[in-house]
Amino acid sequence: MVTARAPATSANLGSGFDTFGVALSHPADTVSVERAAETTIEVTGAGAEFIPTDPEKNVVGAVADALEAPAHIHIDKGVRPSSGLGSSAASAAAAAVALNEQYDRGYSRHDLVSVAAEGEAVVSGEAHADNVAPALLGGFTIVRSDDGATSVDADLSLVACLPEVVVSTRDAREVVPDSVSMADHVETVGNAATLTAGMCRSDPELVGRGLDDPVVTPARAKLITGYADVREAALSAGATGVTVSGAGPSVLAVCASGRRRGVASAMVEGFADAGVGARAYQTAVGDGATVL
Ligand SMILES: Nc1ncnc2c1ncn2[C@@H]1O[C@H](COP(=O)(O)OP(=O)(O)O)[C@@H](O)[C@H]1O
Ligand SMILES: N[C@@H](CCOP(=O)(O)O)C(=O)O
Repeated sequence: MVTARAPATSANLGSGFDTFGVALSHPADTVSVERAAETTIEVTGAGAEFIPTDPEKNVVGAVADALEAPAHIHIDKGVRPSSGLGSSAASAAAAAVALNEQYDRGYSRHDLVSVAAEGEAVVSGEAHADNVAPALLGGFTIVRSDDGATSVDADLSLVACLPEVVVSTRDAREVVPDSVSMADHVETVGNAATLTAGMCRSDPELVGRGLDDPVVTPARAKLITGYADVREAALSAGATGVTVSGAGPSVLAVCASGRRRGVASAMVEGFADAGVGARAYQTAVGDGATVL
């Protein structure tokens, strides 16, 4: 049996829609695999009751197919599904790493990005890699459709606040505008470049500024009850920037080290004021998937 861990991830980071992602130090999924004649799946942990065990419908089934590696697969969920924290990607990345090891396939972590993205296609209808890339490679990642992923290590404190509401990635993609104005394009490029420079320097001020996004985030924020108040509360408590994590409903804040506790409390209180229960992860940019 081989067991692997893969972290939660936060995609988009505001200005990098479908392009940027970051691995979180926690929470994470743990996946154990054992060779078998055909693939079977068992799921335990956070939100397990909402996750299909049919290999045709679970992301790890597609990963086992892509690697031609049938197995009994046990997924222990640390990342709640439909959280905006790359729940399906965490399972796909951990399964890819565990099956690669179990079947001695010899693929690198970079090779496994497209394999794990096949799993994502089961959920969202397209093989997007902006969650599986950081889940496999760790750090801050940039994906482009035609040339894989680039990763940069960064040392940065984060708070991911998960409210007790569900926003499916599929639904949140429907509110994304079809086109952008030139003014919004110019602003977005400036923000994305600022964020990238901030990640290379592990600078929370630059990264916080680069999270701003005039296009996708305002449309998606409307799906998250309390978003505006939670954002204001996090900024008042010392966050350097706030945005929707992935497709939501989680909200991501960047802060200087030492400010996480206050920012986390402010965000949970902000959701409470809007009548929504929430929990906050005091986390950081973390490592990619590992065999345990
Ligand atoms: N192994 C898995 N882990 C989590 N969700 C899964 C898995 N396999 C299939 N799914 C389905 O994927 C959907 C959640 O994926 P997604 O919306 O991408 O979540 P997140 O926003 O956390 O990334 C749910 O409908 C869930 O049933
Ligand atoms: N780029 C995708 C990312 C979805 O992330 P998730 O964690 O919500 O699945 C999008 O924004 O649709």
